[in-house]
Amino acid sequence: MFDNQISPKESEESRSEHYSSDIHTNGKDENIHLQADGQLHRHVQLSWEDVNYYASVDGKRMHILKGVSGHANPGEFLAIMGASGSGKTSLLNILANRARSGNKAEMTGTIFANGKDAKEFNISKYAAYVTQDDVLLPVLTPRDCLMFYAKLRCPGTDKERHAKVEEILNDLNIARIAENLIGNAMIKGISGGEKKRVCIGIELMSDPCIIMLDEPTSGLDSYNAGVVVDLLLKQAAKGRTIISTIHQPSSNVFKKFDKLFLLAEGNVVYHGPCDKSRKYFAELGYKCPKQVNPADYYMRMLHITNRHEITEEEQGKLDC
Ligand SMILES: Nc1ncnc2c1ncn2[C@@H]1O[C@H](COP(=O)(O)OP(=O)(O)OP(=O)(O)O)[C@@H](O)[C@H]1O
Repeated sequence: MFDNQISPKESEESRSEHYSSDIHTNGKDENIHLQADGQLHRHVQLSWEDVNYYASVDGKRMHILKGVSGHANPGEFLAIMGASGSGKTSLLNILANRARSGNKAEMTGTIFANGKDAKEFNISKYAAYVTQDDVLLPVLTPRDCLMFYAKLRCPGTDKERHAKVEEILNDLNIARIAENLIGNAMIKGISGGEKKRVCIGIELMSDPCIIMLDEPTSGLDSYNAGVVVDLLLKQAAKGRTIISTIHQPSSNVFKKFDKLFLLAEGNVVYHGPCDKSRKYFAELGYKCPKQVNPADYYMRMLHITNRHEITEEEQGKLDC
């Protein structure tokens, strides 16, 4: 087991520290409230308290998320990282209200949006969820596809919907390929990164306050992963809250994230500014060398420390 997990108390303290400093430094405190009619303000802070998630596998009850707490602020990109099976997607699904308690799975804990218990309203009215698998019709063009969703999701006239589609195509830098076929394994079409941008565009159609994404960069090369993350940061700059699970980001992509939520076997081991994570782990004795990608280093560190005390030989492997 990882010895240096943040204890619930420490975690609580560091969260409240970050919470107040985030609000202070962003100058967004005026946005953290409900409107007079009880609806959420456009800027939504999502927080989660003591979330546990259990599932039955082959008749055995697995404790997948072990009392995790955290928050994601408007205007910021929160990256949820951790080894495969650490509970990233489970947490994202719970935040998006997509994980239901039932015979085989059970969730406890509370999700708040601007301090209001999310059980009291429909979070999906405010949040968009971009799944890992692209679900696009291969025979459509990006423009047709977005127009199709505009008709489903956007109120107003056709002229207004067309304008919205063009705005999103430009925002996501896909206007130049808007008339190409999306394609699939059989039909030559746009690239994987462009498909991912179309999927994000579909979700932007409903003008969400929060965008949640499950591994939006998986299958993309590091350049295209960076392009997708830059576009999401542009959405954060508009006041949206971006929460994304990320697998193996390059060091260039890693340094773009505002906040990091690092999971190990369902426990939170770091929650705070991405650029302070190196210092945090160095103080615990895990000094990531300058030339090493911190994301790779943290994954190796979690794998090794989860098994046993670190040996000298393993320390050498960790540093390269
Ligand atoms: N409803 C469920 N029923 C059974 N097992 C589940 C359920 N939900 C999650 N799990 C298990 O919980 C663990 C965590 O799953 P989760 O998908 O959250 O991990 P992850 O960190 O997103 O992994 P990956 O990076 O591989 O996608 C896995 O072992 C998974 O098989």
